[in-house]
Amino acid sequence: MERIIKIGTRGSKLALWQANFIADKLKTQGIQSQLVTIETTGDKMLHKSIAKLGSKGVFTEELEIQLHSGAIDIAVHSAKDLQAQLPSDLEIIAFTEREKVNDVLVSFNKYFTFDESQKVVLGTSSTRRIAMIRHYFPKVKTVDARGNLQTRMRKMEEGLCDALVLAYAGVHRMEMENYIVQHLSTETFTPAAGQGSIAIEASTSLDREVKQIIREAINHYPTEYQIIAERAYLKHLQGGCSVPAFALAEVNGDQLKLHCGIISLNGRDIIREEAAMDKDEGEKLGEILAKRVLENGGEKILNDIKKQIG
Ligand SMILES: NCc1[nH]cc(CCC(=O)O)c1CC(=O)O
Repeated sequence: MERIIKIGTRGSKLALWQANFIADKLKTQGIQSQLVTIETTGDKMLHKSIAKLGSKGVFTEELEIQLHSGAIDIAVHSAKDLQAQLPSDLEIIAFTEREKVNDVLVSFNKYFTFDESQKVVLGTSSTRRIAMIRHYFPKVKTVDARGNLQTRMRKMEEGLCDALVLAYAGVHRMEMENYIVQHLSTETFTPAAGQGSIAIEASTSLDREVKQIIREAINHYPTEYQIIAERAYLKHLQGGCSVPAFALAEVNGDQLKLHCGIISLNGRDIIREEAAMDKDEGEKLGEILAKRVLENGGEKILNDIKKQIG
């Protein structure tokens, strides 16, 4: 292909790593590309907590404006940062193969052991992680650690907290695995929808052939099946990005199993649902489980959250 694909990305180290990863994948298929770095609202407001920023897509809005204008051909995002409901003229055209999806504890103290009877302070800014810590480790204190990975590590070094709770995927991409002191189980700390994969967003008007070539170079089908179900769940929950919802799907042969739920901000109430369907029925599976979660107490949790954040 002659055309040079313009890849829109945020400017953080992790975002650039992800964009370069995509550029490399395109290159191995003979596709030339060029990075276009774009600052997003989320980047400009690093001092505000995400929960208070509230708006969906604080990290994605500016990239989407550039997709609309045609200044970029594709936008690269962490799949979990992409709001569940995309504008109708934008779509996800590929998901990269997912890495380990779990959360980890990262610390400068090699001997850090996580024992809930200890006085431990964990840094995180995700409402899901804070709520899960309150639920599973009620004695553990949490502190807000906003910013990119490097900023969070620096805050920890300055004494903000004993350990950080982070997605394995980001830690791995930033080559900070040395600092991982514990992997958290996905059965308790079930990850956010899309965690561990990189999503490619494009305008629905992007040339079909170009879209197909990009898709062939990048898309990992089992990951796509999983994340379609996870994101369908999120969409039908209508929660927005600051809601402590979680979803993790698994593909076994032709079967797609989705485990998902929601937890109250104080960690007291947690609702989990699980079901399986044919692997290409992820949309339906996510929708059915969202209904079930809402009926079984999720609706009340969501309303309480809206009151608290609103
Ligand atoms: N919310 C920020 C964010 N978005 C994606 C990742 C990590 C990479 C991934 O999950 O794919 C992170 C950092 C984190 O949650 O620790």
